This record gives sequence, structure tokens and C-alpha cells, in this order.
Amino acid sequence: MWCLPTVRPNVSEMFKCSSSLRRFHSPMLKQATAARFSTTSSSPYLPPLFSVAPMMEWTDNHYRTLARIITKHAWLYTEMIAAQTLIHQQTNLTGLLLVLHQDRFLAFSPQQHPIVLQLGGSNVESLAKAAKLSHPYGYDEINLNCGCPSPKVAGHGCFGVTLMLNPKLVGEAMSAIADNTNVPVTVKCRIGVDDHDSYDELCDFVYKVSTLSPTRHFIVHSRKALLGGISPADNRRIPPLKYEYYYALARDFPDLKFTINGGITSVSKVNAALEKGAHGVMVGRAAYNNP
Ligand SMILES: Cc1cc2nc3c(=O)[nH]c(=O)nc-3n(C[C@H](O)[C@H](O)[C@H](O)COP(=O)(O)O)c2cc1C
Repeated sequence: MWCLPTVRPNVSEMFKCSSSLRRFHSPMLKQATAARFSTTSSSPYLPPLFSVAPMMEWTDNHYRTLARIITKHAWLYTEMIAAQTLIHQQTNLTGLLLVLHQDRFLAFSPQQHPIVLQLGGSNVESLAKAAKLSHPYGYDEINLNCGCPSPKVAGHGCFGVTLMLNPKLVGEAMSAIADNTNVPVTVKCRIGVDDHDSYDELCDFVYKVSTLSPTRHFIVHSRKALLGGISPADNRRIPPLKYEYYYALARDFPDLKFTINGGITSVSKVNAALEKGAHGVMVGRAAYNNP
């Protein structure tokens, strides 16, 4: 049995922390980025210290170009791309970085490194093929979306956040993706879905995915998803954030890395999460609305 911390993290304490932009240009962040690139089998895997979340129709090439002017070190995620789309579009994939006008699916300018490709899908073969198709572009990491509650995504079989209900499938998919790439593979998930919201079920998901595949890093949007008809936007607002689930995962799986996501809206909150022990922090809406 897994258990939550007996003392709930004191959120107001988390927010009492000096805010300083210097942190983002600090030698610590530079070192973390350099260390991550030079990871060998003998050195431990390091997750990005700070990243900008994947956001459909928001974190496109234009936004990422702007973001990279602002920050050299933040990790940038693509919008989610469905594995099936890449397969259908494979004749339009050039395999070259700089042909953005011809290849709007995978091409990006080299300045955007470090950059993560987020895939969506649940068919193991399609995800493997999509990972293979993305290989020539040189993404720094491949991430699987296990958090999207959109009925367009989650409503069509096992895709997005509904994947959390099938950890074995996610483990197999991650293993197949890893077999077709030489970069780290990661999962972005919620803390639960509908009534499947116990800490035990979340641990079961993390345990199965990490034992069935080389996934060592989970990005945790720390609220559950409600599939019963609320909009994707409300699903990012209504279910309450439960950061205690995130910190408990970081405590209970010492061999894995976890990035915290959800409701982090300022530099001081980023720093507070890092000081509290988060391995990495991902910011979504705030990084778009106030770059
Ligand atoms: C417009 C929009 C589009 C999003 N698209 C995706 C997506 O493609 N993949 C994904 O994993 N999450 C997506 N998300 C969720 C964000 O990545 C993030 O988990 C969520 O916004 C919570 O973080 P925040 O409170 O810092 O915004 C999207 C969020 C927004 C606002």
C-alpha cells in the first residue's frame, strides 16, 4: 500500500520565497542543461529544471521561437501531435529541420533545442512508427500525452488521460517508443481520472509504466481529470490541485524523476517548488500569457 504524507504540504509556506529571475540564468540551470546532454549510462538521468508545457495551438513554432529568444535554457515542448497524423502525413515529412514551410508537423529551427516532441495516441505500433519518423529531426526527448481530457481525444477509445486507466498499455507503448529512439522517453499525466483518483491508483500507474518501459521521468499535472462533459479549459480549473500527490510520488519512487505542473504562475512559485524538492517545474498558461 502506498500512502500520502501525513502532513499535508503547507502551500502558503511554498509561496514564501524570494522571487528572482536570476535563477533562470543561473550557473545551476546551465549546469543542469549541460549535464543532461552529457548523460551517459553511468551518470544519472536529470530532468529539465524548468520547462514550458505542451499546449495545442499555443506552443507552435512561432511561440517557441519567441520563447527561445527570451530563455536559452528552458525546455520547450511541442503541441501534441497524434501518432496517426504523422503516419498519414509521412510523405510530407522531409526529415529536415529547416523546411518549416513544407513540413509543419515536425520541422523546427535548431535554435529551439532543447525541445521535446509530445506524441498522442494509444496504438503501440503507430506510436513506435511515429517515434521512428521523428528520429531524423533530433528532438531531445519524446513524451507521451496521458493527461488530455478533451472529448475529441479522451472520448475516442484509450487516448490522452484515459490511458491512465490502462498502465500496462502505456508501459508497452513507452517501451515501443523507446525502441525507436535514442533519446529519453517521458510521460505527462494527471493524478487521476474521475473516481480513479486514489494515491494508490496513481502509484500503480507509475510503477507499471516504469517497470514495463525505460520511462524514468513523469510530468505530473497535479489535478485529476473529469471526463463527464466539462470542457478542457474547465478541466484545467475545476478539479483542485493536489500537490501533495506530486511530492509523495517524488518521495516514494526515489529512482524516478518527477516534474510538477499545474497552477504555477510566477517565478517565486517556480523557485518555491524547486526548494521544496521538485525535480523540475513545468509552466503552461502563465508562460504563454506572460512570456
Ligand atoms: C491551450 C492549451 C492547450 C493544451 N494542450 C496540451 C497538449 O497538447 N498536451 C498536453 O499534455 N497538455 C496540454 N495542455 C495542458 C498543459 O500542458 C498544462 O498541463 C496545463 O495547462 C496546466 O499547467 P498550467 O497551470 O501551468 O497552465 C494544454 C493547455 C492549454 C491551456
